[in-house]
Amino acid sequence: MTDLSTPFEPRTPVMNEARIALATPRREAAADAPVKLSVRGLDFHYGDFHALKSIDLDIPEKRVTALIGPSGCGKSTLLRIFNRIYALYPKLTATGQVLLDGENILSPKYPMNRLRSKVGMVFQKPVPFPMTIFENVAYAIRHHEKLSKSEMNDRVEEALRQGALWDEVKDKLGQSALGLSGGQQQRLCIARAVALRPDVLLLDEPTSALDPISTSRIEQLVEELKVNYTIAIVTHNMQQAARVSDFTGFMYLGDLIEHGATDQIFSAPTKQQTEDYITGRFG
Ligand SMILES: Nc1ncnc2c1ncn2[C@@H]1O[C@H](COP(=O)(O)OP(=O)(O)OP(=O)(O)O)[C@@H](O)[C@H]1O
Repeated sequence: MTDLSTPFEPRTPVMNEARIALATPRREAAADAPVKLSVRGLDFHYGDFHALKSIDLDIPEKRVTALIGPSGCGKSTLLRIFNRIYALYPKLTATGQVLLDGENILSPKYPMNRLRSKVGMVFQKPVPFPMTIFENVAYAIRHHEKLSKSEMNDRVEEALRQGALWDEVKDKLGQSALGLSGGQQQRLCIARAVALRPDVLLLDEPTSALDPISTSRIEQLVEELKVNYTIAIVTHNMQQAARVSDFTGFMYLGDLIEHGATDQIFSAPTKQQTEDYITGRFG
């Protein structure tokens, strides 16, 4: 569990001298997807610090939405509100609404168990549990469902396949997950998150600790996963946002400055601050 009581590490965004070229022409039909998560008038405070200011944002179902912006703008804070991690800490307050399928997940009446099974999260650094590969996935499932041994075997296999890891680990499920490479560990964390069959997958800089080959594998995986999941990803890497996302939100100093189709944000942003950021004029 990430400790929200301490400030996050400062990190520097990857800057570009020129406008980001989109790898592929993007995303037919992106605009017609129904809204999965709807953020309305969201404010967030760390004690006295006003970290998110009146955010309105729609996250479409079974699409990838990227959150970009300079260090400290509030990307991770926003992402973490989507699974209410902040509620574990005193003095962190969110007001407004975050509607998941029309229900406000910020309401204390929205059961945490239900939220945990509907919204999975993967962090920047892969954090496998110090147990076997099999148990890493089974552990999460056991907390939510009672399955027979063979049902559990099937579910673990399904999750590892979705994490694009099955072929590499199927003969060593009983070995420690700590023996996997960094990229494999991150795919295990993705498998663990999808094992509960959530609707929404939150990825907080999932590749920033990985080498280029592992990064490309995870990006490919994101493309595969969006068939079944609504994905929100925080990334410092604008090329990555351009490659993997259908929609992009640009944040600055706690404000969501602009949000729209990724093609439009990277080729024809409507706000000067967005233009300055994506062309590397500030960050
Ligand atoms: N636990 C905390 N206590 C107080 N302030 C915090 C805490 N966590 C984050 N902040 C502040 O909230 C603001 C937003 O932080 P956040 O980590 O969401 O930004 P970010 O855009 O994800 O940054 P980065 O790209 O560097 O990860 C920053 O000013 C940060 O210093």
